[in-house]
Amino acid sequence: MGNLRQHYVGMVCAVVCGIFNHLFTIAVSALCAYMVSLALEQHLMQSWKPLFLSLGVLILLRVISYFAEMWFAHDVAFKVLADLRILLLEAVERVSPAILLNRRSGQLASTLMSDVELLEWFFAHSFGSVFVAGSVSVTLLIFLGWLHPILPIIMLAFLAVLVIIPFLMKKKADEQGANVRKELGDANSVTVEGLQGMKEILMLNNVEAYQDKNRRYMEKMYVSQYHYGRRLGTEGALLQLTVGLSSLCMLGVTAVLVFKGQLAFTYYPVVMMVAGLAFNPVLELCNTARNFGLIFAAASRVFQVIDAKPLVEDKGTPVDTSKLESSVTFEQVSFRYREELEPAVKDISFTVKPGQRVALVGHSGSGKSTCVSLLLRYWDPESGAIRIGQRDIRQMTMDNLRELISVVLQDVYLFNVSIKENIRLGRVDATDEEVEKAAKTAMAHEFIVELPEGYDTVAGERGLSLSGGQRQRIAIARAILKGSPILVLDEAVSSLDSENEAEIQRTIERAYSGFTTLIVAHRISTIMSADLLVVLDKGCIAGIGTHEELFNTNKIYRELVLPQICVKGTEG
Ligand SMILES: Nc1ncnc2c1ncn2[C@@H]1O[C@H](COP(=O)(O)OP(=O)(O)OP(=O)(O)O)[C@@H](O)[C@H]1O
Repeated sequence: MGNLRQHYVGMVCAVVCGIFNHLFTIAVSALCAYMVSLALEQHLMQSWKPLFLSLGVLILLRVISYFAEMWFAHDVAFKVLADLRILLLEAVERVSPAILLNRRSGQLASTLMSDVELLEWFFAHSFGSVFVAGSVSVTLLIFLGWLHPILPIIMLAFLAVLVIIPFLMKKKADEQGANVRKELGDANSVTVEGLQGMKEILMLNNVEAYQDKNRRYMEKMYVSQYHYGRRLGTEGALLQLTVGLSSLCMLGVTAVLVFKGQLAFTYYPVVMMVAGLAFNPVLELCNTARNFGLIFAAASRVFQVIDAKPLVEDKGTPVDTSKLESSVTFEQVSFRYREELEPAVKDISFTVKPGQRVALVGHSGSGKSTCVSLLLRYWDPESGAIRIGQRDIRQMTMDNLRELISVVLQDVYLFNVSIKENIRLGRVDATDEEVEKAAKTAMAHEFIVELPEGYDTVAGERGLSLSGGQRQRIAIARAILKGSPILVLDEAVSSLDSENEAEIQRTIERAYSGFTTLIVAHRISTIMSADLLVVLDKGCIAGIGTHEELFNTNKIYRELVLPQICVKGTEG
């Protein structure tokens, strides 16, 4: 909340202007009513000049205070909104990628967008309403008391009923609000998933099933909103009934006071006007209270993300990475994703010497990607240690670690900026020449210059306008530009055809000869070109050696590569 404190002055200004706005609005109406009374009694002509002048001044002040209230309230609200978005993204960055793996992206998008949007409404229109309602009501009660002591007592009774109604319904409002936000988040998730996976849905001819699922979620969202709306309607009707009864009561009581000569007739319309308008700020407050369920649910989701504890702490001391030997050592590493789960890797020990190419191989689910995630510190091991050089990676900063390792993943994300800028993400201060050189080494230059605007061509959202192989070459160019001594390839060549694959393989070998490389490998060609293979089975090491050694001695390895060797043989 630290960032929000700096907006207190703006918030106070918005509240003060809001109080004046309401008071001037009521004063204008009350003065008009007073002047009508005077006219009815034929007394207006005697004092029309100061009265019209006062009315003019009050109207002007009302306009100014209205403008100031809107300006301050929205200024604060939009600044708070921007701050919250920044805080949210910082929080997501801090706890990523674990948070992204464990939460549905639609839920997260919903929190980042619509929950925050709802808080804007709270800060712009609702936050100050408690103070405004309180101050305006007290002022008007004093004014009515000055006219006759019975009037504020009646008003107070109805004001109390008005305030109590939303509080009586608060529990339900909270439950329904939380439910609406949850169902909205779920519905958003299904929509986002549908958009992201549309290709798969179409390919698998799964459109109907997906639409059924979508309909089910929309129906659930509708039902939660329907119940919410129904309660809102009931509450609104009760509030209006209270206001109506209060007007009737004030009308009758004031008439009696005038009839008995305890109040001048001139004040009759004034009292009615003030009594009617006095409810407005309180009604605004009640409206806010009616939506507290939604607001609190949205705020709680926003702060759940902002306050989320990172799974790994960046508490190491900075090191001079250029002085570290670029070896990677896993020392009896064990890890489980959650306490109740079996370990994903158990007692893993192996070393990638500087300049060596080591491939992790194993059946699906054997723990290869987990080893990479641990090296990148998405999570920390439960026991054991991972070292670069002699240094435990937990004893260096995340910045150090990211400086030391380049990663080329199977699914390459390209930002919606030019190809040049996409490559430059590897090193933001790289010159155009360096970008081009990296692209040439990654064998991306040829296809880039053939694009409509060459290096300035915009890659398109999620890089849809480029093929899988082209996207991977750009990722390799990024990694080359980054120049880290350690390269992690997570099945980086799997989406390429064999010709492309062989070419990229050679590129990587050339560009990264002398670099320490850890590869998560499935393909026989990748596996065979590695200096050392680490065979994983059910999270444990089943063998370490070269292809030849393992092929002759390791049953699991033979099972793994034999089908591919046979296919290659048939192709050959
Ligand atoms: N985020 C996660 N939460 C819980 N369990 C997970 C998570 N990610 C992986 N696992 C589990 O950990 C084990 C190892 O998974 P991992 O992804 O490391 O295997 P892999 O060898 O890389 O598989 P593949 O070749 O299919 O990618 C599997 O049992 C998997 O189900």
